[in-house]
Amino acid sequence: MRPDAGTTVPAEGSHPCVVLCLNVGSSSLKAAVRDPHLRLHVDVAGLDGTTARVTTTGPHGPAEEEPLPGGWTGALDGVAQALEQHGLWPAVVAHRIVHGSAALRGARHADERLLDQLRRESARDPLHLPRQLSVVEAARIRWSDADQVLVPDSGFHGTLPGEAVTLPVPPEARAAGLRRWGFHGLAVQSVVDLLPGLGAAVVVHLGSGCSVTAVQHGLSRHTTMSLSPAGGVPSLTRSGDLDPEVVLQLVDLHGGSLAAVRDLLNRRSGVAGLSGGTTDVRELLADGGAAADLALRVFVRDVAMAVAGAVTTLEGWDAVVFTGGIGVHSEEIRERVCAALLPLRGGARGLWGSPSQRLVATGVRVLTVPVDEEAVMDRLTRQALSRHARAGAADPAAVQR
Ligand SMILES: Nc1ncnc2c1ncn2[C@@H]1O[C@H](COP(=O)(O)OP(=O)(O)O)[C@@H](O)[C@H]1O
Ligand SMILES: CC(=O)OP(=O)(O)O
Ligand SMILES: [Mg+2]
Repeated sequence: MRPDAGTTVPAEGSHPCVVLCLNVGSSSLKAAVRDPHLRLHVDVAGLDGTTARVTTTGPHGPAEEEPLPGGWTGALDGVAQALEQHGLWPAVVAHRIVHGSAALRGARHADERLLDQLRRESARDPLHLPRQLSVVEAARIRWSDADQVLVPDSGFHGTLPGEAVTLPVPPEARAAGLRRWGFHGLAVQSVVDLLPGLGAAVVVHLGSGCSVTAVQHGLSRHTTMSLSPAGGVPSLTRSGDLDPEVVLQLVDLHGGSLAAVRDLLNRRSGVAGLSGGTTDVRELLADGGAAADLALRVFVRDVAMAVAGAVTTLEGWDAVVFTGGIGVHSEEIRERVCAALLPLRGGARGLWGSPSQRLVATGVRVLTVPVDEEAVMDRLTRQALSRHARAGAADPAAVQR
């Protein structure tokens, strides 16, 4: 029997029923159980072909880290094993869905109609959506009693003003749904949740996917990713924004094959396209060769330019917040981005200290925030389920923000 959603009730013998959040990124799987305090966090990194490692953190014990064989299948098996070891059984599985669509503006049940629509549109985001949908399928089989809830990564950008979502193309193209959705919304929401006094800030999310978001009063004002997560600033394997003619010429070069060009723009471009395939920023920083150096200079330049552009959408500039694996762990990349921003602050160049210290001296806080997207997923899922329960909804698919 399925337990009441949003509550912790006994089920499967002595196993408490909980919300399991699954955050499938382009290079990682993060899984967490909270109710609302942390019970278990499983972080599988390096699923993009580098060596996968799993770090498991329980409520009391220290994090345990070990290598993980078996790629994505092994990652989900690892999560299931960790749940069992901790005596947990999901009543609800919440899935992060990286997809922009009017059909998924807030957390909602994964009904067949919605899943079909996402399957039809999954080519739009080859690095996330096919895998996320296959994880939904695997979770439905593995935890067949559990509700499956989809949580969009774009939801936070629902407050973008009209001029930020509208693309300068003719009406028929806009009517066909071409617009900015924005992504990494769960990450930016996590920053807003963790730092209530943030003020006017630019959030620089540098993970496998990279984006820059302007936030004012806790709301999204601008974000660089657009219709898909391949847009905006370059990511590790995605091109980011390009002159439209570049895309058209690529289609021509590939004999009109959209699939080939989509693959090139999503899997072989960005930092990897310039570095000869390397995506690990640590390796590129240590490399010292011309290709690695150029890849880093293009990356830092585009990110810094996006931060400067994002500031123009704010009524001031109180903070710049670095998040994502690179943003949190690479001081060198943070300092290079901050160095490029110094001309925006009068007199900053004449000050003493590192670029970030000099920005701080001019009144811009420079922060590093390890985001907790799974905590945001957990909250949004519980809110959606309790709204649904309150409404006594006849239609379970009506769980929409
Ligand atoms: N110390 C570090 N220095 C530079 N890059 C790092 C460091 N640690 C992790 N990374 C990079 O962070 C990226 C993963 O970021 P993360 O936000 O966790 O993943 P995802 O984008 O899949 O959600 C990987 O490219 C990894 O190489
Ligand atoms: C939207 C996106 O690029 O997500 P991630 O960085 O987790 O791959
Ligand atoms: Mg991520």
